[in-house]
Amino acid sequence: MITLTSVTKVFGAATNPVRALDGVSLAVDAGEIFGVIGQSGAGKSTLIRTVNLLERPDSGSVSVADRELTALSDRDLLHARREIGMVFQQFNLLDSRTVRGNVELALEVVGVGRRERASRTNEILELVGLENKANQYPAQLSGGQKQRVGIARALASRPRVLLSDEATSALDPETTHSILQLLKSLNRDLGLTILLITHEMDVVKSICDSAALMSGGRILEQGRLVDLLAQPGSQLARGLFPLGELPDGNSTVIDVTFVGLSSARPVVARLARTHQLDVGLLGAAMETIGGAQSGRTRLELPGTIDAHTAAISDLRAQGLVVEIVRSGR
Ligand SMILES: Nc1ncnc2c1ncn2[C@@H]1O[C@H](COP(=O)(O)OP(=O)(O)OP(=O)(O)O)[C@@H](O)[C@H]1O
Repeated sequence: MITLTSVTKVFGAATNPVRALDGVSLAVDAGEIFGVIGQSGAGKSTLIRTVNLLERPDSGSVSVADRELTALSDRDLLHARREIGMVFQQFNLLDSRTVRGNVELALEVVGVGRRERASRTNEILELVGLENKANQYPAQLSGGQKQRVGIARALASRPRVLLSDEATSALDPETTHSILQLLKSLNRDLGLTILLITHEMDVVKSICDSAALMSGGRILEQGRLVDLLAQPGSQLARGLFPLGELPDGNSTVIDVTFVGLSSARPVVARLARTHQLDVGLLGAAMETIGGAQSGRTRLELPGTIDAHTAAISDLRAQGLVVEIVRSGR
């Protein structure tokens, strides 16, 4: 649904250029929620703004819903942008307009008639749970309600894609949760494809199907969360399941990741029994990630890694992902 190919964007003077996007390629499937995560300055905002060409790339191409936006004339681009809604961290509402007025504005600018505007706005306000707030002004709303107006406005032109630029960063944890759940239900009920940027792993964990990790204008990793969890060495997978620091010592330490049904199996007990091992449990986490029940366990095994090749092969044969965090001495 969204494809970025080798997109580059450089800011600043030629003497001191900032490569905000450095050959970024990204593929977001129709109907999924895709999260781009990275630290401040990684290039996330620039990336999301190139998807609707608020920011025009210096090179590379951007396609949304099978149309290459980078090849369109300005007039055709205006039309194509109706397929793409966007929500912002600071809501960007007009204070002088009511909730209804803010949502209707998005329809006025694309020439939708008065009656159609009113009926569509009623429909959308109900969808975001604001039917009772239609005549209030932004100053009378909480942060979460303001973001619901922002989402309603973004949905007014019935887009197929929603871009979310840190939509929950200005909200408290409880409100964040309710807005994320709203995005999830819009994704499910309307088949809306959502591309969001965030600096919080919890946002990725709670609603995303896929994710990309950005740093220094580049994508370091991307994919479906269930696939990343099964990929040894994945930084995203480590972020989804932080297991803390390694203990001191000379023991062997392994991380065992379970994706899907295998998580229910008594892996540790079986390992201890079959291989007569004194297994130490250093950490464990269990989550539903990307729609699958997943877990990661950090185990400490006595002695060197060479003593455990049979046990590790056995775990891998069961479909578990084993990563050797430290080879004992
Ligand atoms: N209009 C601009 N002019 C000059 N430099 C810019 C501009 N926009 C972004 N940059 C620079 O590009 C780099 C990427 O910025 P960007 O805002 O995309 O990162 P980000 O990951 O969204 O960060 P944050 O989470 O802090 O918003 C940064 O070094 C930033 O200073």
